[in-house]
Amino acid sequence: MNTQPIIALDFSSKKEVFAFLTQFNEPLFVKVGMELYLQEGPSIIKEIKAMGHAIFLDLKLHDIPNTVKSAMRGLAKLGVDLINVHAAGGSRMMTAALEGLEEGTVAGQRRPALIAVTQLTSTTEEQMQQEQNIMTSLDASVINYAILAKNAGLDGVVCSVLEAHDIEKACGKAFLKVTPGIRLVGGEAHDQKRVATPNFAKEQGATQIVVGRAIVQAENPVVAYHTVEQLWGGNQ
Ligand SMILES: O=C(O)c1cc(=O)[nH]c(=O)n1[C@@H]1O[C@H](COP(=O)(O)O)[C@@H](O)[C@H]1O
Repeated sequence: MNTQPIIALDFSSKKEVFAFLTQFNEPLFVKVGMELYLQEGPSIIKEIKAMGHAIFLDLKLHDIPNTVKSAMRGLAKLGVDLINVHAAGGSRMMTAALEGLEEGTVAGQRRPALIAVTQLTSTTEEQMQQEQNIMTSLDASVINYAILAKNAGLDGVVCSVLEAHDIEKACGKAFLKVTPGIRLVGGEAHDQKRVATPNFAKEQGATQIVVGRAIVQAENPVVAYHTVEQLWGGNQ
């Protein structure tokens, strides 16, 4: 799997996306999330792919197994590199997602890697306990979801940098640990709660980092991207 920093294209229109991407002269790894996908639909994926960029399609599917399987069968045809579900949907849902992707992947193409969101990086332990009524530590909940995802045959999880090391111990080095909530030193956390720097992500064994506002809203996004890239340095 590509280890370039994944840039979150959290924009609401194609126009903004292309204005952003044309600043770069190199192939990137970008994330299309629900804001952009729900506005622009599948054509945005085709257009970004045609520009030569790798794509993480972040739709965080979470529904009954049959619905997720059918949705994944259709999404597989887009030929993205990475896609996700919520681990809270359960192991049967995760297995169904994998089956849908396998069925829908076009012959000769590689199946998108499938990862499961554990606890969102905007969640605190207190909030998890009070609102989700999960009475373990946040770390234990994340590890539980990671093991569930691994046993369902998934390729990895989305987690914060703070849990990456324990997931590596429980699920191995090859299991993907895709970590959002990345900030440069002194950067504003915004709505994120479990944040870390790119260099700390590397130290903790994250396999990919997802960076949105620290690059997209920087005065010079290209400079910010290269700063992040240098601090991160990849992990494989
Ligand atoms: O699945 C994700 O990508 C995701 C999971 C998670 O737990 N936390 C999280 O922030 N994300 C996504 O990662 C990006 C982080 O954006 P910034 O906080 O601006 O860097 C957003 O597009 C989120 O949707």
